[in-house]
Amino acid sequence: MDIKAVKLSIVKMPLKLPFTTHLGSVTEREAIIVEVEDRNGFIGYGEGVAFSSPWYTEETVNTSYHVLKDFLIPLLNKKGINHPDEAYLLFSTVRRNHMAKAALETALWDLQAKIESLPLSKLIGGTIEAIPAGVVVGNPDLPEALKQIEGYLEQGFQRVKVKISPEDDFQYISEIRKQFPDLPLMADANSAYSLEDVARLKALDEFGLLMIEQPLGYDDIIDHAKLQSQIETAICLDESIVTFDDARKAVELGSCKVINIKIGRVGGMGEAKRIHDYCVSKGISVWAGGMIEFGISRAHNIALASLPGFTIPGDISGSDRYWEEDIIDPEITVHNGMIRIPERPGIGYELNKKRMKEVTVFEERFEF
Ligand SMILES: O=C(O)CCC(=O)c1ccccc1C(=O)O
Ligand SMILES: [Mg+2]
Repeated sequence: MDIKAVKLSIVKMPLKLPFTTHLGSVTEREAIIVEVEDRNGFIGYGEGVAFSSPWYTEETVNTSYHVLKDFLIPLLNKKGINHPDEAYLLFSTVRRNHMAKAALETALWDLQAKIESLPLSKLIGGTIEAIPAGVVVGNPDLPEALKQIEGYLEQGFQRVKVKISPEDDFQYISEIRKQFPDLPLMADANSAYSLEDVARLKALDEFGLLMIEQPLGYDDIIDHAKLQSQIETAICLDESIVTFDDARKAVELGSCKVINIKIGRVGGMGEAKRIHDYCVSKGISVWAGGMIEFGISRAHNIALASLPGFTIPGDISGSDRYWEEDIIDPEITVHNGMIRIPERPGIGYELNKKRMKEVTVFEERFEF
């Protein structure tokens, strides 16, 4: 790959509605947009999905920026690569910092797809043409959450995920179930429980949830295996799976029956694909997670979700789920509960220059 320059832009936008978990509320989103330009004028886009504060993972917008600027971009400049497949190994001299790595690596994948004039979904081996859209309700106020769910179902969403914690679980889920008895419903705990809560979690079995996501420690796979053997509901791991080996060990231990794959959390599209391939070979279901992201990351998620193992609707909604106006053109839209995989080269979405100007708070360009 003959790279000419990398540009980083920090963008900032308020959410339409606050998004709340037991760990706090997100009301405004900052992210890093990466543009990698080659000497033929092709530009690949990536998005750094770390949050402004380290509540979900240890990375933040500022640590990602530092790692990109001072380590990853200089590594890429100095050593170069022939294909984005080589980026994970190139970046392996930097420990973890997966969201920073994924921001740059995904831009390289988009660039490669544009060089080959292929949709990114096809370049990575995608076979699915349209993916079912799922949505997350992050609202602890039950009447409001019920109203939100009703609205999303009218829009055709095929699966709803709600956030739970020991303060808001049995009653909350029970009311939702009462109003929507057939709804494909799941709950995400973001590590709000411990093994002392086995009875509380077992009590949720009666609601027929599709799965319960990350009930225990964010870095645990041992206790999750103990929990899975005591509850009916399938456990899905999110936070605990940050590498291919984490996925392998969790599957070997029986810590989960499902894995939520997030490109940023696992350090890139290449690693996300490896985890997908492994899970398919082991009969473990996967789906694409979300990070309250802008359109660039959302577009990468859509390409990933075109792989054949993504059989469950993920946390992939349209641009208008969180944003008055997204930074991409066209915006991502949901029709009859489905999102079509674009047939245009690369991720299939352009940066909306006008919107980028409005929401960019800082930018810097690195010439190679
Ligand atoms: O709609 C979305 O992007 C997502 C959802 C979501 O649940 C989430 C959002 C931010 C950080 C972590 C999580 C999660 O899956 O745990
Ligand atoms: Mg989660």
